[in-house]
Amino acid sequence: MTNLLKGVNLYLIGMMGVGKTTVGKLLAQEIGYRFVDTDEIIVKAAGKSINEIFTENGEADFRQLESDVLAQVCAYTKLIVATGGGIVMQQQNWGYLHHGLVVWLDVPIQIILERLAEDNTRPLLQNADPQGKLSLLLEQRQHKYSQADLHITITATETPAEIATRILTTIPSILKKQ
Ligand SMILES: Nc1ncnc2c1ncn2[C@@H]1O[C@H](COP(=O)(O)OP(=O)(O)OP(=O)(O)O)[C@@H](O)[C@H]1O
Ligand SMILES: O=C(O)C1=C[C@@H](O)[C@@H](O)[C@H](O)C1
Ligand SMILES: [Mg+2]
Repeated sequence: MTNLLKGVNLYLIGMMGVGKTTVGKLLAQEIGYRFVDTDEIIVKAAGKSINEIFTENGEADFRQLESDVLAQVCAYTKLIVATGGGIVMQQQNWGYLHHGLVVWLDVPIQIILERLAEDNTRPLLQNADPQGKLSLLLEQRQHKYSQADLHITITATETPAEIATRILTTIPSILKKQ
């Protein structure tokens, strides 16, 4: 696989909670790439949590930091990059994402809600109607996510390891198409 990819980065996109960070770490181990997470880099650089950035600086600042981080990350090769769920909404970010292969992890909203029920680290879900918010965000984002090179639809019972394996076995077919 590493030979086939020739160092090209993989960018994982999709809604919050679909498993970009979890599956990304496994993919990196599997193919000997480095793992990076744009959310983690932003948190380290800002010295505060994503919730704090949203509250104190606002979402627009977060989106600017996200684009800056993506631009820097793209200078490297042999990376698995877990991105933030909203990275697809800035058109300029696609110029960077398309430096590599873009993989959309697609999980039904009901499963995302169950996974994140006890998790208060996603500022956009800290409201009275997280299900409504997720549905709205997905409606706004779906056509952007669908620009990915690879669309992985994930079922409720599929483990992160199984998803990683499925991605790796499907990649050769999309490389042939390109
Ligand atoms: N296939 C899976 N099956 C069960 N739980 C999972 C699976 N993938 C991820 N999870 C769990 O779902 C939660 C969210 O996963 P993760 O943080 O990897 O999502 P993410 O896509 O990186 O989200 P964000 O965009 O907010 O960073 C975590 O608690 C993780 O352990
Ligand atoms: O879907 C989103 O807009 C977000 C997802 C997370 O990865 C973080 O980037 C942040 O919580 C925003
Ligand atoms: Mg993540």
